[in-house]
Amino acid sequence: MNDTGRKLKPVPLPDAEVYFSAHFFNPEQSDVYLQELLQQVNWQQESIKLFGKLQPMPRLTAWYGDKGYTYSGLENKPQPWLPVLQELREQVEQASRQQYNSVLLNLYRTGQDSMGWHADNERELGQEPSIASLSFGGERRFALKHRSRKDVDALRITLNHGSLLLMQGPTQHHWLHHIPKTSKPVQPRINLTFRYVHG
Ligand SMILES: O=C(O)CCC(=O)C(=O)O
Ligand SMILES: [Fe+2]
Repeated sequence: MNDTGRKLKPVPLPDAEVYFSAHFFNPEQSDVYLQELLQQVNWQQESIKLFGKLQPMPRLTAWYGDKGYTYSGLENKPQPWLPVLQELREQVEQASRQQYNSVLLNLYRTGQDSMGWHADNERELGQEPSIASLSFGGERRFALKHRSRKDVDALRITLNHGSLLLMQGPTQHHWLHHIPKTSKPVQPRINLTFRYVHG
């Protein structure tokens, strides 16, 4: 893959700093990463409290890194980095010129798996976190909506096999994002969000 194909391009959005590369990895490299991650990651079915009731999360998750971190009210104990995750981290660090000490992985098994509207604004991530998000497998829609400005349109991006999305600067202050369910038949999708957790 040549450098232009891998380049992160700015996504013009007010009150945000977002970059996207649709072909950060080529399809062949992406197929290999998808299989390795499906097989090697210690996928967990976690629960979340919704309206006072424990519910299974609508996706499988895993957390690797150097430090513990609270996510969706859950204390996550990180597992030590796998070689494949180290390799991905290095490439994402180079492209984004940022450093990450943890990665949260999500496995969306079917179109019925999803992630609700949220911002990645936990205190441990610091004031203006840089979040680098890699996608492998089935394509899913990702949407961003401004928290307060009704005059600003929501943004929808297809996160395809081998793509990299970078959110940083004030993005988490002003915008929410989610992965909606889809009734279309889709292949399983793996997402990795690299973060820097301050201890
Ligand atoms: O699956 C995605 O692309 C979104 C993941 C996400 O927003 C998160 O893990 O915080
Ligand atoms: Fe997120």
